[in-house]
Amino acid sequence: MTNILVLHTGGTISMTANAAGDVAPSAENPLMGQVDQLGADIHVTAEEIFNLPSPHMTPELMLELAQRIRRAEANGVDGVVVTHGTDTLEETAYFLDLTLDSTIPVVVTGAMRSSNEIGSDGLYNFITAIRTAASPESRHKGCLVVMNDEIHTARFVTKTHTTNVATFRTPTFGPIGLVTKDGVRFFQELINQEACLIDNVVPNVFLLKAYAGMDATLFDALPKNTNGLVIEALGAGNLPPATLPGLQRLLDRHVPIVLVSRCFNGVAEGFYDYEGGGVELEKMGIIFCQGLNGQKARIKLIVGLSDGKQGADLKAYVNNAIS
Ligand SMILES: NC(=O)C[C@H](N)C(=O)O
Repeated sequence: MTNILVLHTGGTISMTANAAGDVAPSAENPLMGQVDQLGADIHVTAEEIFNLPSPHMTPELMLELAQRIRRAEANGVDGVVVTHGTDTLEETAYFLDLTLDSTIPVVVTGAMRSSNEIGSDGLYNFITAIRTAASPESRHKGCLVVMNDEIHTARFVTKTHTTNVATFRTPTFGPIGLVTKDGVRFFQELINQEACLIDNVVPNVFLLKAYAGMDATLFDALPKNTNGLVIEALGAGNLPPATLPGLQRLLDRHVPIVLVSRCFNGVAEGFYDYEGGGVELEKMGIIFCQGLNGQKARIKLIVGLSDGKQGADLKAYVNNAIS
């Protein structure tokens, strides 16, 4: 018997639409008890840890979820499925990926259509996520995201479409597996990373996106208690020259600044040697983070800071998406 713990956190997967088509949280989660299509060898226990639209999710709640999963693993469950709203699903999944040292499968899923809409994908994704969590093949793979028959790493998956059920994609690298009619199949190996078993989350870590003509206004407006900043920079990792004085003022205050690209594909690297180019930004002490998008780099910076990392340690931790 394989014991799977389901932790419902809310999102469209647990919502219903009214006659006007407006979607809102339901009093009772429509997925509770919906496990008839699984074989007798999978036993599911479900718990509603939160019932929130995912824009209401916070790093503090992500930590609560991680701690619940740690307790469940210590108590002997064989796998965990988290149902979650899709808007911030990638952030929670990546937070779990960074803060759990689980050997059991931890699978996050959600839905783009609510439970009573035509073509609802909630029950289907839920069942495939349970099948993935129950598969021995899914062990030692960190946190996985299962949507629309695809298995993605929490590390690189992102929501790419506002409404389409095929919204979750992994730019640059692709999904690592598929859920087929016959089973759960992996086609790529995952590189393991360090787990930070944090018990607090550092607040006031911000994310800003660069644009043509950007100056120092937003950087100077950051509050005194800023603990970290992630910038989605231009192209390979460059910023407009007028941002530089504001960035330098933050660095002088010892605020760690992490840079990713606002491009959907590729990695940020400092090789343009002009004013505001990546070469200068790296020399200033800005940390380049390769392969993560802005929202995930922010989660990584929060976890690194919450783990007490500073200076060269923090740089090494954030620099490489696979470390
Ligand atoms: N599809 C969804 O789950 C979107 C919803 N707004 C949420 O993230 O809670």
